[in-house]
Amino acid sequence: VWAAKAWREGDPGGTRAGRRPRAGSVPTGFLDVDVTSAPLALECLYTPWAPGTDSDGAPTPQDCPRVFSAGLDLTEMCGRNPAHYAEYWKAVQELWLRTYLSSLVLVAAINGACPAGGCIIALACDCRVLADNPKYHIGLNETLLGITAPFWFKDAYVNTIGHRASEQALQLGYLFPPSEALQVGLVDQVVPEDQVLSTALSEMARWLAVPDHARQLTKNMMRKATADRLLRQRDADIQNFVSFICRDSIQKSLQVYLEKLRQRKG
Ligand SMILES: CC/C=C\CC/C=C/CC(=O)SCCNC(=O)CCNC(=O)[C@H](O)C(C)(C)COP(=O)(O)OP(=O)(O)OC[C@H]1O[C@@H](n2cnc3c(N)ncnc32)[C@H](O)[C@@H]1OP(=O)(O)O
Repeated sequence: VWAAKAWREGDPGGTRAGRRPRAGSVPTGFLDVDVTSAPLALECLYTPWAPGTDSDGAPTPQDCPRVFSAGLDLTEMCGRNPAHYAEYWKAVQELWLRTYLSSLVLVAAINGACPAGGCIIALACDCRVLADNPKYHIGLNETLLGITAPFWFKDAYVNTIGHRASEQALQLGYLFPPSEALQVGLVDQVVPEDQVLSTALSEMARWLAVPDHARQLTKNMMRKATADRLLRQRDADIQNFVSFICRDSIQKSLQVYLEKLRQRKG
């Protein structure tokens, strides 16, 4: 994810929020933010972690990982206490709201798997470019973990791919391979892996060519109602998350899922 202002201005003072992403952090990609250290200054972030960068701080293609984001960190949702869950969820809300409502142009260069929380951050961007690799699935797979996507994940999905496609994909926890993601409108472009960054930059240039104030007002007009829906019910949404995630049956489901992931690795 590329925060445009700093990139466009070549701002060397832009904050590099700096740890290398791991599979369960949120989000990964080029905007790596520790959600537990909210408040976030999204407008000050750009290309934060790429170990190999060109002179503008732009990541070089060979640095692309196989995972754009593995979604929310499941270890933050397992075996902790209610206060921890509440703080974590508030930070997740904050991250999404700031990304979704950012006045910057945000282009997601999706160079790896992009499930659940990863997808939601990509959906908060203005445009998505996905690498054409059959392993790079994208979507909201929460039901496969035995959990449900919160209403604002669902809203973002519906806004992007429509009601029927969302209804089906959400219930099935379906992860779209690139060609299907393009067909349903979940991503805007699918390109060969080595062209993801250059395509994302071209897209960025296209969006930046529009007068800022007009683009920003229009973006706000399109997104405000969806964001307001969460803003009006933030506390209730946190309480709902905490009581849901604290259930023994949900904790059990998440632990089983995590264990499967670990075994698959072995
Ligand atoms: C009312 C609302 C209630 C609840 C809403 C809660 C919303 C949650 C939204 C979410 O985002 S849930 C998370 C969904 N994410 C996933 O299902 C992704 C799971 N991971 C994978 O499918 C794969 O790891 C991958 C395709 C992303 C990458 O595959 P690969 O490169 O082969 O890596 P590994 O599978 O070997 O994983 C390495 C390592 O990372 C651990 N891990 C993977 N994903 C997560 C995660 N989301 N959280 C925490 N940890 C994760 C995995 O277990 C491995 O751990 P080791 O300790 O064995 O290294």
